[in-house]
This record gives sequence, structure tokens and C-alpha cells, in this order.
Amino acid sequence: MSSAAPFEFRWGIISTGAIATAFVKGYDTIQDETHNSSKSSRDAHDVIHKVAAVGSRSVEKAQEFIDKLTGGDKSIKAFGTYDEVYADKDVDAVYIGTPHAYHYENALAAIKAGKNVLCEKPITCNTAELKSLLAAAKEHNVFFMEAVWTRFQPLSLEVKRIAEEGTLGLPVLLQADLSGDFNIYNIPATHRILDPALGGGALLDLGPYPLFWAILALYENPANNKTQPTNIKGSMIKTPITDVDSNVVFNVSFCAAKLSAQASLSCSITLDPIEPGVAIRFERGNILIHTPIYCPKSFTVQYKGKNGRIDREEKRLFQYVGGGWHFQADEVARCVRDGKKESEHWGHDKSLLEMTIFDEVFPASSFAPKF
Ligand SMILES: NC(=O)C1=CN([C@@H]2O[C@H](COP(=O)(O)OP(=O)(O)OC[C@H]3O[C@@H](n4cnc5c(N)ncnc54)[C@H](OP(=O)(O)O)[C@@H]3O)[C@@H](O)[C@H]2O)C=CC1
Ligand SMILES: O=C1OC[C@@H](O)[C@H](O)[C@H]1O
Repeated sequence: MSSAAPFEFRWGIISTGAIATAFVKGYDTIQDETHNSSKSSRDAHDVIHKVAAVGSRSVEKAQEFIDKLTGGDKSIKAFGTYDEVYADKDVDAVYIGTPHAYHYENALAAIKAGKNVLCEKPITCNTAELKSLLAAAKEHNVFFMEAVWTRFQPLSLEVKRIAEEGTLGLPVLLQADLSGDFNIYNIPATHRILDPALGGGALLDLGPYPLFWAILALYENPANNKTQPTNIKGSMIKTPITDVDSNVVFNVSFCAAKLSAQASLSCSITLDPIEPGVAIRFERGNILIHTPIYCPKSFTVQYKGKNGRIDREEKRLFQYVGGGWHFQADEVARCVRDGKKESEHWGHDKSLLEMTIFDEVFPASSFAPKF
């Protein structure tokens, strides 16, 4: 372990909703109900996270958020607008936790103010918006990343290692589903999952996770040689409540000189999660990832014997303190510290791939660019 002082990284938090709360709770300075900090179970002694400012549409809400999560830390500024956070000289990076339909305008404003940005998934509602943000990030020379937190969890890193180390052979078919019953007939039509104006629907909210596993195990596989996927096809069922997509299935093929693999992906806001949430089927075995697929705590590797049948299984468990969002926060701090403008693990190419696939699955008119 290095004896150098940790790099202090100061966050500006945009919005005070569910995910902004979970993200801030994960910081090492804030302890969970067991009085352990997430830092006690991860190797992150080189960075330390601080909240410098919180921006909300209401200053009272911003102050309540600070009081609830930090016991009223007086050094944290509460602002009644997001713009004040973007302008704050004490903020190193802005975390955006607003509904999807606001990601574009919030991220653009933060980037134009010269801030590094971590923006919740889905990074935007379409490719056109994302390309515009990438151009702005380049122009203003800032770090920019989609908050695909699952990519940074230790379990994902181990799945990737096993998928690529060769014992199982090449991947052939990946099946992944993320479903969650939002009880849509009993929530207001203004809920972000139902409201088209907030980017409602299953694909944009839940679709990033099954797709993430396909990107990790198929797109990132060295045998794919960074080849873009083909045969992107989807179908969806829309809810009559607000006409957003409630159930979506989509297929993607990854075919390169050395790889021929397919992903069969789905998501739903009316069904319960299915177990296992992800099955990666290789020439000589399987990796089964247990639900929830956004922060799984275990996976099982099945190995085929000489007779071509599964004859050995190994279950792997992963435990850490906290909800799991702190791993991506560490990545952002380290990238900024090291002068990087994108993450090597979830870089701009992967967000672009995600948006390109979603654009093809969605009818073009659903989420028109906000400019
Ligand atoms: N990575 C993960 O695990 C998760 C990611 N997410 C992502 O985070 C984003 C937000 O989700 P979630 O936290 O569940 O949403 P919430 O509805 O709980 O919070 C959204 C917040 O955005 C702000 N906001 C700004 N404009 C609006 C508006 N017009 N309507 C409603 N809220 C608005 C509000 O904060 P204020 O009033 O303070 O300005 C509000 O509290 C989504 O993009 C979602 O995909 C969600 C859950 C988990
Ligand atoms: O990112 C997410 O993960 C968990 C889901 O329940 C939530 O709706 C989604 O935004």
C-alpha cells in the first residue's frame, strides 16, 4: 500500500432522489447501519470522496439530503438550482441522478461549466444526444462517464477473467434478463418509470443491465476484436397506461473472425426477476450469474467433462460493505487524478454501442433528441 496521502475528490450531487441517496451513502466517509464504511472492504486507500455541494430544484430538499446523509455537515453547500453546483469552484466532478430525459441537458450544462461528469444510466435517451455530449466533453476537455456501476464491481471483473481465460472455450450464447415488477397499475402515471416525458419504460431503465453483460462477455472478449454487433432486432409490448414499453426482448449478434456469438436479452417492468438473471453459455461450460444482475453477489461456473456433460460446478461468492456504487466512484476519482478523459473499463465506445442498439430497438420517433 502506498504511504502517499489519498487523493481527495469533491463531488457535486445533482438531485436528491433514490439513486443520488444510494450513491452518496456508498462513500467511505459515510458509515452504513453496521457502522462499517465501504472502505473497510475494498482496496481504495488512494482516494477519498467528499461531497462538496448538493443541488436540488428546492434548497430545502438539498439541505434535508445533507442532514439525513451526513448528519448536517456544515461544509457541504445546499443549492436550490443545479446551475449553482456546476458553477461551484469546490466541485471536481458532478454526479447526475435525475430522470433519464434530463441527463442530456444536465450533463451538457455541467460539461460546459468545465466539470467532470458521472451521469446515471442510460447516459442519454438516444445516440444523437450522446454524440453531442461527447463532442462537448472533448471541446471542454473533461472526464465523462455513464454510471454503469456493475462494470466496476469485483464480481464482474472475475466473470470477465474467467470468460476470457480459455478453460470454458469461446462464448456462444448469452441470455440475460432484468425484470422488476413496478406495480404499474397502482403507481401514478407521473412516476418516472411510466411517464414518457421522463424517459419512462423498460428498455431505457432496465435494458442497460442485460446489455452490459453482453458487452462485458461478448463485445469485450478479445476474440471479438472490438467488432461492432450485427443483427440487432427487438420487439416490445407497450402499456396502455401511458404507451411506454413495459416488456422488451432484443437480440444482438457478435460475429468476428474468431467469434460467433449471440445475445438474447430482455427486460420488463411488470414481471419479477428470473433466476439466474444471466447465463453465459460457452463451448465447454456455462457461467450463471445470480440475481440481481445489477449487483450480483454470486455466480456459478459449470464445467463440461470429456463426455460433453457438466461434471463440475463451482459457486463463487462476493461480499463487501455498502451497496456497490463506490467502486465506480473510485474509478472516476482515479481517472480524473490521472488526467484521463474516459474510463478504460466503461469508455465512450460502450455507451455509444448501448445507445446505438437502443435506437435500433426503439421506433425512431419515441425519444427524439432534445435539441
Ligand atoms: N445505478 C442504479 O443503480 C440506479 C440508477 N437509476 C437511474 O437514476 C436516475 C434517477 O432515478 P431515481 O433516483 O430512481 O429517480 P427519483 O425519482 O427517485 O429521483 C429523481 C430526482 O431527479 C430530480 N428531478 C429533476 N427533474 C425532475 C422531474 N421533472 N421529475 C422528477 N424528478 C426530477 C429530483 O430531485 P430534486 O427535486 O432534488 O431536484 C428527483 O428526486 C434514472 O436515470 C435511473 O435510470 C435509478 C435507480 C438505480
Ligand atoms: O438502475 C436501476 O437498477 C435497479 C432498478 O430497480 C432501477 O429501476 C434501475 O433504474
